[in-house]
Amino acid sequence: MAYNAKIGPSILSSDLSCLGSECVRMMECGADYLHLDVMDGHFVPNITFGHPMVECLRKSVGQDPFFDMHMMVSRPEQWVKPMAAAGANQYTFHLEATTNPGNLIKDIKESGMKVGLAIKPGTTEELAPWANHIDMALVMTVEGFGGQKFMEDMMPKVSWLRSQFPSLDIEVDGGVGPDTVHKCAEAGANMIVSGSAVIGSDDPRSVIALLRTAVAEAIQKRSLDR
Ligand SMILES: O=C(CO)[C@H](O)[C@H](O)COP(=O)(O)O
Ligand SMILES: [Fe+2]
Repeated sequence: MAYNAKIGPSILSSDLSCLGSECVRMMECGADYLHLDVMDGHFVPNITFGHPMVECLRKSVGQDPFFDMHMMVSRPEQWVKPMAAAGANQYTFHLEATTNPGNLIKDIKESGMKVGLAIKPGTTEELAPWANHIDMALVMTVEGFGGQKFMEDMMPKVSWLRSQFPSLDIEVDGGVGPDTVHKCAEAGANMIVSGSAVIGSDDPRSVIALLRTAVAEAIQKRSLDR
């Protein structure tokens, strides 16, 4: 069991006029990484930001914070090099957005980034053939934008992936917070994205600690059950 509990606030839920200081605040509150949502208004209905913003954020926060780029974009191939140059650490693309995941995985690795592979709620076992070639699988627990209700019916997908790929980093994203994290942790997710529940809280440090404890306890229980 090679994976750890990691908590990544989705900074889309923060005051976007202060993104740099919000990123620093999240890291100071104990975040393990930062989850940056890129939406192009085509693959999903909303528009957020692209690599110029990531480049500015990297300059503002320094080299340390790990940027997990959640690329909710059509044609993810076109942003690999710009995102790597801007300072992204992991490029998480959607399986639904490409016809050639193998080539894209290769390009991301050659650009020096880690590879994340995301699936929308309607996609299931299509991820499996790629699981041994990626660093992380992202199981979406909402459809398309922030602040929505957690889809508990995605948990069998997480459990199945965990049973098949015991060492893989598995991330969940969408509607995850103190009320829903236990279900994700028990299913086998170890990387927790949380936007509104962390950033909207008066005490983000405590929420991050609670999320991490829930996941760490589930990991420990799974290792004892083996
Ligand atoms: O990818 C996303 C939406 O598609 C966001 O990362 C996600 O929604 C996080 O926000 P919240 O925890 O508030 O749901
Ligand atoms: Fe996301």
